[in-house]
Amino acid sequence: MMLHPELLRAARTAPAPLLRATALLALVTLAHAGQAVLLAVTLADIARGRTGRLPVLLGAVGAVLVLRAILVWRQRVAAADAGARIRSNLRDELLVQLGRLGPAHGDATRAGALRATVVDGVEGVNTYLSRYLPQLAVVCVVTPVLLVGVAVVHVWAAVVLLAAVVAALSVPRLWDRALAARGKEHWDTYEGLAADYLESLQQMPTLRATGAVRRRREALEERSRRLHRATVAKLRVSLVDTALTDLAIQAGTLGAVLLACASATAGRATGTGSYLLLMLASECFRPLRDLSREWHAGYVGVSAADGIAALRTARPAVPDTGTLAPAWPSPPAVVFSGVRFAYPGAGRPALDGVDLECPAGRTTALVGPSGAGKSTLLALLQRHHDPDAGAVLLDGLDVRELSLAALRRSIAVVSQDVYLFAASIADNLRLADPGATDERLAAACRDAGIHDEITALPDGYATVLGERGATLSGGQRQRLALARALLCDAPVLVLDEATSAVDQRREHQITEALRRAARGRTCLVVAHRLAAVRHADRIVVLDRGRVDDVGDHRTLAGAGGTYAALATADLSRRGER
Ligand SMILES: Nc1ncnc2c1ncn2[C@@H]1O[C@H](COP(=O)(O)OP(=O)(O)OP(=O)(O)O)[C@@H](O)[C@H]1O
Repeated sequence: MMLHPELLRAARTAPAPLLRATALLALVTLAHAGQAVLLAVTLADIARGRTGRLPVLLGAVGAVLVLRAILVWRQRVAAADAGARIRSNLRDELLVQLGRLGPAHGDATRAGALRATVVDGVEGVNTYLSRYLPQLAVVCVVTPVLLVGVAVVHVWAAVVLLAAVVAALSVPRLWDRALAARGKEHWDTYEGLAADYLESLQQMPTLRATGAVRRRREALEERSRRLHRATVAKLRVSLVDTALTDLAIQAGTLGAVLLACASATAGRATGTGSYLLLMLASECFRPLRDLSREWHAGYVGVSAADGIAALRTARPAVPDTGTLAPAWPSPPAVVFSGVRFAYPGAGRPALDGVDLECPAGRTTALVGPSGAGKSTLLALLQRHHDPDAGAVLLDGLDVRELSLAALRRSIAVVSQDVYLFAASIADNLRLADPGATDERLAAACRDAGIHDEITALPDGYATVLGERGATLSGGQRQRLALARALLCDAPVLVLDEATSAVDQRREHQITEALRRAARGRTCLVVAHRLAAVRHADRIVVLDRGRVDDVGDHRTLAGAGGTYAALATADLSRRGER
């Protein structure tokens, strides 16, 4: 009977449906008790050979049966309704929080584990709250009423039953700590396995290419066995719990039966009294038996509660304390001023005093060897992290002064890994602007150089893509992502390695598309291949977290520094292809 604070908090998001489900459950329990009383009276009459009231009594039993069936049906509907509300409230809250936490949280948490928390964990919370919690309330409220009913018939029997109820509720609590530890172990193992499976399924091509499918399968089997062991370990403890509850119930019932028999033999009780005692003793324990059953179903919710609480209360990498939401009548200049930043736990700073201006309405290209800090610079502009020192400014405004929503509206991004959903091309594009007309979609796709290829498809813009856009080529995916970014209509456009997955002909197409897209925007482009950034107004060479040089292609190539070395490497790579 654990009342986890996180679960009670979730309960408070749908109090009315939960109360309705609880009230109906109490009525169902009382209907059981009413039926027991009627049956006791009927049996006593039959035993005494009095048949006069029998039709009325049997009619009443039938009526209670029908009434209870209706109540059970309404109760199930109410509980399902309460569960659905709690589920959707909690999932909404967690999804909003995931959006708030931003990509930095995603880097540190495995997608499969998150999925397990948000899907299976929330499902467990639903069962706990919509079934276990109402049952617990009924035990606390209705069982005492039934005990009072028993006390009217036989005080000592009520005392014995009370002792049994208290024992059934409290003795298993001695195992709570062990159960909590096992439950946590079970949930952690489950999350780990869920994450392993998701990664294995998503990365099947990599596993095949590296010949690691069998090894991976064996590792997953071992993980499954570990989950099985954790499940059995948890069950062993929670079955002790059930056994103790059952023992207390059996002992209580037996005690009450013995007392009823003793009273009957001693002639102290009426026949009706004895029957009532026998029937009600059993009814006193019905809510407890049901509670024990619901406990097993709802326990996943308790196990997952810590993970849900941790996710819900996790602090975003950057606080959303800015309030400005500028309208940007013209594209803003982007300035990095004395920016220093080290990833948490990293020894060396990724950016070590970067001063850099990306002029308004122009394209600035960032180049540099792998690990130079190019992507980190873009991440700071988007506030995935805040710099440890220095500031990132948009037209002189520190990005921290803007609300995160306003900042996101100001910057459109085509990132290294383009993500397309298993939906139509039009739906994928409209992620950026749900109200965009077909004409706007076509205009953005023309600018991104993909319109003609889309219209050449049999279903055109209605073509449904495979998962992650699997039915498109790498270059098509990138140009579609570019079109999507253009639909955001943000004054700042950020492109990270937009040409990495394409051949030279496509690269030329994309370069052209970028030139078109960059018009009227402040554009920051990171590219490995220098061909893609040759045309840039300014090329910034980064090396080991610092600005090494700034200029245009001609001056930098002539200067013989890092850029010239990169250009030579680029040329020889092209020669190899
Ligand atoms: N999430 C992270 N956690 C810790 N260190 C990181 C993280 N991301 C990047 N780094 C480190 O920060 C430094 C800069 O990385 P960054 O990704 O910005 O380089 P880059 O210039 O974009 O490289 P590439 O061209 O290979 O993408 C590298 O030393 C890298 O190892």
